[in-house]
Amino acid sequence: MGNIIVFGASGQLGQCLQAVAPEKNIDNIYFLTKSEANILDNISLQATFQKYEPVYCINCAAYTAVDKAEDEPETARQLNRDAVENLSQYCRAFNTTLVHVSTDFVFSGTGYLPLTETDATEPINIYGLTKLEGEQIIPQYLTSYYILRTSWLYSEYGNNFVKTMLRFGRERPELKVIWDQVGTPTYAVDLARCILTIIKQGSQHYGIYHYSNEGLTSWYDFAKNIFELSKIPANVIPVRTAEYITKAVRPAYSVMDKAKIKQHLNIEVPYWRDSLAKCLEKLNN
Ligand SMILES: NC(=O)C1=CN([C@@H]2O[C@H](COP(=O)(O)OP(=O)(O)OC[C@H]3O[C@@H](n4cnc5c(N)ncnc54)[C@H](OP(=O)(O)O)[C@@H]3O)[C@@H](O)[C@H]2O)C=CC1
Ligand SMILES: Cc1cn([C@H]2C[C@H](O)[C@@H](COP(=O)(O)OP(=O)(O)O[C@H]3O[C@@H](C)C(=O)[C@@H](O)[C@H]3O)O2)c(=O)[nH]c1=O
Repeated sequence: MGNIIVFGASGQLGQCLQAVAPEKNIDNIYFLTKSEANILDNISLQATFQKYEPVYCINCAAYTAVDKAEDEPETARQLNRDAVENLSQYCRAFNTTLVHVSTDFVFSGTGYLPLTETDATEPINIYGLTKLEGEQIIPQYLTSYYILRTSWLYSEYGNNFVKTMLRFGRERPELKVIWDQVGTPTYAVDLARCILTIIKQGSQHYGIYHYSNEGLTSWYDFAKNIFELSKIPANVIPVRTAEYITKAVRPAYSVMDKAKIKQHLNIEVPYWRDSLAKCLEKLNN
């Protein structure tokens, strides 16, 4: 297989890919941090594509600060939409398949049934809107692309809800966590394995796919499980969304249906609590 390049390599998913690449026996994969390859900078992108002539490009770079995006929509848009357009142009010029990562936040969250890839999108915050714009630009340049929508990513790397809860649970006498937002956590290591499996099998079933862990939960139940599995006696109080004020609105229901990725790409999906236990074992050791 030819070269694979990864943008945003120092982020959470980028580090997970780096951790799982050896187990998939992939060695021609190149991990590029922002200082090595800036996806906002055409000169940097051109030099990168010329150097590696990649067969696959995995984009882990994104603007992911959901609340902050409300205050700086143009900065979020530059990374989540404009840079994705740049990348798509280079992928087309170099005949590279793009693997791009998107989010459950492209949906409004007003439904109550698992969301499929063809369900109508309707973002309710700036982050979700700019990620949707990024999704929509890709097919204008490419036919060979995978857009993987995922949700509630966590891992032993970077910043995420699991690490925040472990910190709060040790520092605070009690913590309030929203129970009326439902979704599915995703262990970013599982997503990294999924991405490399898709690439290794060389399938050409391109398009949009949903990938999260299996099952569903609320943020409150997620927090309770984090503490139970970690044996931390935290006092977690369930609160409604209206009682926990955040700058950005978040979807109330964003459970995604994984039937398509299981059927078309033969991806196995671990249950969320099993994966959480694996991650916590690493974090708590
Ligand atoms: N985190 C989550 O809960 C979820 C994430 N997603 C999506 O998954 C993907 C990966 O997310 P995650 O790993 O958590 O994100 P992170 O925020 O951990 O990582 C994003 C990375 O992008 C890098 N980056 C920023 N600007 C540039 C640039 N101009 N050029 C190159 N790299 C840049 C950052 O580098 P630096 O740190 O140096 O600025 C950082 O390493 C994203 O597309 C995200 O939208 C989807 C659902 C849930
Ligand atoms: C820290 C904390 C959060 N919450 C709530 C707020 C929010 O509704 C939910 C998660 O909060 P966080 O800020 O950790 O996570 P958030 O940034 O909302 O997570 C999202 O990130 C983007 C990038 C995505 O793409 C989404 O899939 C999703 O993972 O939990 C509490 O109720 N209590 C708390 O103490």
